[in-house]
Amino acid sequence: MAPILLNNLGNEHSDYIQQVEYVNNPHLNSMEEDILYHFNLGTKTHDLPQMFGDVKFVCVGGSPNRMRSFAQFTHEQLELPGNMADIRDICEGTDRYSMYKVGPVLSISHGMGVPSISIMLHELIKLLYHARCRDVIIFRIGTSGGVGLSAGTVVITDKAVDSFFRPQFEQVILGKVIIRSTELDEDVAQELLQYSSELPDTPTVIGNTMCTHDFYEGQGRLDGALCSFSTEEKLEYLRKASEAGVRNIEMESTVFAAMCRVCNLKAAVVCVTLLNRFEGDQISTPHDVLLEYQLRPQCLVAHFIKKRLGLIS
Ligand SMILES: O=P(O)(O)O[C@H]1O[C@H](CO)[C@@H](O)[C@H]1O
Ligand SMILES: O=c1cc[nH]c(=O)[nH]1
Repeated sequence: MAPILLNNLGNEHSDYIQQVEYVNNPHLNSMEEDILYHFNLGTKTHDLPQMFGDVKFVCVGGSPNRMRSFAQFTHEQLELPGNMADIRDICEGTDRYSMYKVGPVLSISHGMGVPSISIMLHELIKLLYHARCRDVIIFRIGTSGGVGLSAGTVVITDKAVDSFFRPQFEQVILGKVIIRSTELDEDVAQELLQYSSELPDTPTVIGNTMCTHDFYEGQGRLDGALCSFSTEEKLEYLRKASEAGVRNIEMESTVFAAMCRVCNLKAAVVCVTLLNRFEGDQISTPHDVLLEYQLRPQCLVAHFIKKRLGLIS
């Protein structure tokens, strides 16, 4: 007997529920409409399959300006027709996130920290589901503090780990702690590493990325408004992190990895280091140099996309 497929979201091709399993929520099937509130999009107000059905790559990063320039850069790299100036922020009706679509690539900002990226990912993953996207790969292209690495090094995340160096993400649901694995797609990570050797000025390593809930005390910085530990205690913590394979520190990777994994999305995290945390806490590198560093993960991911699309050999 053919499987019974429920679909009350007004989509004529009901078979997509069977084929795409990006969402993991039985309640969605009984909703008449799904409003993606923070994107200012919805299943009744927008034709999501028409707008997003061809998306194959999603790139996310903290800052709206970075994600706009990544969209611009991708537009050039893929030699797409039209003028980037005409490409509008799809989320312009809200100032929570920015979203740009260039060909099969979606570029979205996620703000800072776990709660901000987590809200964005819920709505993004539902968007991909409603749009019936298939075979999507998602990348976080970000910045980080290096652990024993000099500034400008690109770190491809092997495992995203928490502040205790555990490869897991804890989500509190209905007053209970639910633990989710933070493993990322190994093949995508290895492919990225291989392509990095084809790019100039892109020193790249694979290693663990520690995700914290704060930039200052949470990352062992001595320069916040609060600090209750000594320089020696800070360095001891960084040494322990290094021994656990941590090569960089940022603030979104564990929830990104965990949610993508549960929702069957192939995911990678590619962050450049802005400083070596063994040498200091303040980010004192000149602005133009920081901008060049931020381009490195973007170039690597754009190179990956071009390879996957067969635009370069
Ligand atoms: O540069 P992005 O990707 O925004 O991310 C990093 O920078 C922010 C802190 O400055 C945190 O969100 C951290 O994860
Ligand atoms: O040290 C750093 C630099 C960028 N982002 C972080 O989260 N930490």
